[in-house]
Amino acid sequence: MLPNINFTTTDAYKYLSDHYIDMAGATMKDLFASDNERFKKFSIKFEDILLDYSKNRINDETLALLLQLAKECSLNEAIAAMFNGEAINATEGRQVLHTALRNQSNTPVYVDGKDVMPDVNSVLAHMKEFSDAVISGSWKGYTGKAITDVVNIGIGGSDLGPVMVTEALKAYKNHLNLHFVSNVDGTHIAETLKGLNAETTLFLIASKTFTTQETMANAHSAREWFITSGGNDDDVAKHFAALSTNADGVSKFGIDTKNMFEFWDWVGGRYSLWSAIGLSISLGVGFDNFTELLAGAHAMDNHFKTAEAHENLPVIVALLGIWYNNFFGAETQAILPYDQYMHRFAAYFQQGDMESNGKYVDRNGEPVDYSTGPIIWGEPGTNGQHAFYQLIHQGTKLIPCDFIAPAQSHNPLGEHHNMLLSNFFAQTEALMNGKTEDEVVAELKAAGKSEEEIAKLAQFKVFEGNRPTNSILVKKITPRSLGSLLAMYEHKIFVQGIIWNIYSFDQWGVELGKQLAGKILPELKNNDEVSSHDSSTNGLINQYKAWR
Ligand SMILES: O=P(O)(O)OC[C@H]1O[C@@](O)(CO)[C@@H](O)[C@@H]1O
Repeated sequence: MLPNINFTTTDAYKYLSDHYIDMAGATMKDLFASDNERFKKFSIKFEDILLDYSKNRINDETLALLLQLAKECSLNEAIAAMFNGEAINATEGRQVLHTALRNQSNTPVYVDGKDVMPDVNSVLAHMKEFSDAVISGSWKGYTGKAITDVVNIGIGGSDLGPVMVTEALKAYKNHLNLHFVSNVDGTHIAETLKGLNAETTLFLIASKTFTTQETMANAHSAREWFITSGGNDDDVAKHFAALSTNADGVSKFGIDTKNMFEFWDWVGGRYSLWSAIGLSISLGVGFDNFTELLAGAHAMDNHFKTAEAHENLPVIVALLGIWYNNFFGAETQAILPYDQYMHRFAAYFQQGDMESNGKYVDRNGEPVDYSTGPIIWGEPGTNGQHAFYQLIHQGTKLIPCDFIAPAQSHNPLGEHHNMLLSNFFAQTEALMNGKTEDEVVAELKAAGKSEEEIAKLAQFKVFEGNRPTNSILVKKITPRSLGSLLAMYEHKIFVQGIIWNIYSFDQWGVELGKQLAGKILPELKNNDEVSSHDSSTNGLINQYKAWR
């Protein structure tokens, strides 16, 4: 079982609380000035990924205490429990084994006494066979034509991962046109189907449970479109595949279970891109590149399992997040990829992180009295610089930022990449050093400003600095390096959940909204006035009925 320790009762926590008072007054500028080895000391290289965490409000003592915190929270035992297939998703009585999906070492992984690797490999073989057939054109539609368009219908973990990875790996894309439909808003599927040809379109119905309202609604609409566009029931098998754990649900929908790519309850939805849910990735970039993605994650898994905590990327990134979240009161974490292909990277971890650690009850079922999961947000650089960096630089909130950039671009065009990377380097430097009043005044004088103008303007142009960032420099965003990066963040989430003593792998918080929507939907099917809710909900529903 998982350890059950309230981290605020540990010695490390007490020492960190005292240490915070020291560090709150320290500046990174001074810390750098007093230690020429700072970059070397506070950076870690893993394959073609460099994590530079030296621009953080830490010193040797901080790091030692954070590592002590992890130790006192029995992190290593928790890591072993996950990889050994213990049912650490306790409220659902399930194991957490997305790592088995990429376990290319093929060491046995036991669930209820059975090694699951043969099943994992069998699904991967099916994914390869299917991907090769569709990509090569040997898979034909009902009029004998090859598939040109693939529509993945899913939401949450059955959408965000495939979207993010296929976008991040667009440089590896083949001729297939990928489309993703997730929202139950009719616009999403209507806009997607415009211009598609039923003869050459393949639908992937991606749903772990095969009961999700949005996905089922979109799947039925897709099927209706297929039939009204010329297909018939006998042709569905050539144009619909299912990615699910629910064979009954798939069969009831009318998809041949021969076209079903299964995965299992020990794979959480937000951790499922490595499973059959990744079929759209395999179709879009080819199975070999999908295999490389798995390989990168597997390498990070082995690193996470074996590296000493002080050299362990997920552990370090997790502990730094705890430092700001629980000692500096930071409520959010920004993820800022300086790579346009990675424009959905932060969005992916909004579910990954916030659905895992957005919990207020600890593993004893008691409300916590400390902050847990951060709000994850972010946009690619340099666009964010023209949107929200004002607040990051000069706002009243402390926002720890992860800056990510590739040293090599897939599109080396003139000076573009040097310009992009100059901003990547400059932003973390600016956030750390800031700009003093003396520097501002000197600049304004050099610009010929009068004493009066300087007096009026200077304060607005001062930058406090001392704003923490991690810099993650990747040699190139490849399937392998992306896989490692994703796994690093997955394990960061795991580590933080262990320290916060919460269950990171259930998601009861998504149920109430669905329940209430299920009650309201029947009320919307007529024009009768409703009065069964509070006055706001009644008022809104009745106005909707009046206007629609
Ligand atoms: O894959 P499925 O079962 O359709 O679930 C989709 C998404 O819905 C949830 O909100 C759970 O209900 C996410 O956790 C999940 O990824």
